[in-house]
Amino acid sequence: MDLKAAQRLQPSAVLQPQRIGRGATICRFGMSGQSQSLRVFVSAKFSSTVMHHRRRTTALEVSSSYDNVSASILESGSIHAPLDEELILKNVSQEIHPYINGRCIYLVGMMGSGKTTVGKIMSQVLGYSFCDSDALVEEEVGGNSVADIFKQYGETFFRNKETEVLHKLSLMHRLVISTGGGAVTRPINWQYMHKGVSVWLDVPVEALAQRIAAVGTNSRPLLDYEAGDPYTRAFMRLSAIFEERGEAYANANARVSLENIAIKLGKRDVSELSPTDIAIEALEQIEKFLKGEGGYYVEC
Ligand SMILES: Nc1ncnc2c1ncn2[C@@H]1O[C@H](COP(=O)(O)OP(=O)(O)O)[C@@H](O)[C@H]1O
Ligand SMILES: O=C(O)C1=C[C@@H](OP(=O)(O)O)[C@@H](O)[C@H](O)C1
Repeated sequence: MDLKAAQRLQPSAVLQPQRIGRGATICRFGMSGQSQSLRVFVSAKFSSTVMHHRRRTTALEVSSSYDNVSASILESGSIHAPLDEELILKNVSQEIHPYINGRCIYLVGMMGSGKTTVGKIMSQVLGYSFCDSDALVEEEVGGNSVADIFKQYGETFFRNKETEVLHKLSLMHRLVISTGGGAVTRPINWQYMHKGVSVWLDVPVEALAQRIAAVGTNSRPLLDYEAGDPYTRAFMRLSAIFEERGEAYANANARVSLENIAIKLGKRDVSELSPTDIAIEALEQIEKFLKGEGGYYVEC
């Protein structure tokens, strides 16, 4: 939104505020027949907010409660970039600290769903360490890559090692763990993962195939043996795998649907979402779960 458009905003132009977490609210603004989606970060004292839209911020005044947000621009002359997504991320992470209490976070999801990319952001903001279960399996097997382990020892050997690693991790605290895409297929692994909080990154198969086609299939043995162009190959194989595993991913305590985030943020499709957008949603879904609003938690 440009400066002129911002100046035209009136409090009455704020439509349907949709709370997306304690610290952030999405407001849809109607202007000249257009609907604009803004993320509004409300400060603790409710006295000022940061309005975020397309990597720009401006100060807003919130004149009413969360349930009836009405905003007016305080500093219409000074829209300053860049957007403080970091602020939103920090705020949301602070919210969950008293509830998560050092428990590990297990990210589950298909190959390429962003467990590593998003997990690193989450660990940083939570003050947790990041850990990749594939990398731990590789270490256990003397530094061989996952692709080599599959080739030399077979998938069952890899799965046994993966279970051992998850067992060890279940005894630890303050970790964000990127699990291998197939970790969800063994019930015993869920026993370990339920010691912490599990989050499913639910990404449409088309987006997964695009990401994987871009980086190649060499490091992902389950995708690396069919003919055809890289996108089609990845798409066909990922569709078949997702068909088998969809229900297993749904065992996670919280689900992060990229399609839902895109709708919420008014993006055209999931490819417009940044890893930070996804990390924010993941933390909000964890908070929701921990507060007992969704899923279940088994105290261990
Ligand atoms: N939100 C995103 N938008 C675009 N590309 C992404 C996003 N998240 C991850 N990627 C890319 O997709 C690929 C797979 O991501 P990664 O985090 O390694 O997934 P996983 O650990 O689930 O296999 C990487 O090349 C990464 O840069
Ligand atoms: O989906 C799977 O079965 C696998 C996913 C991979 O991890 P990423 O999801 O990190 O790529 C790795 O564990 C192995 O290649 C098997």
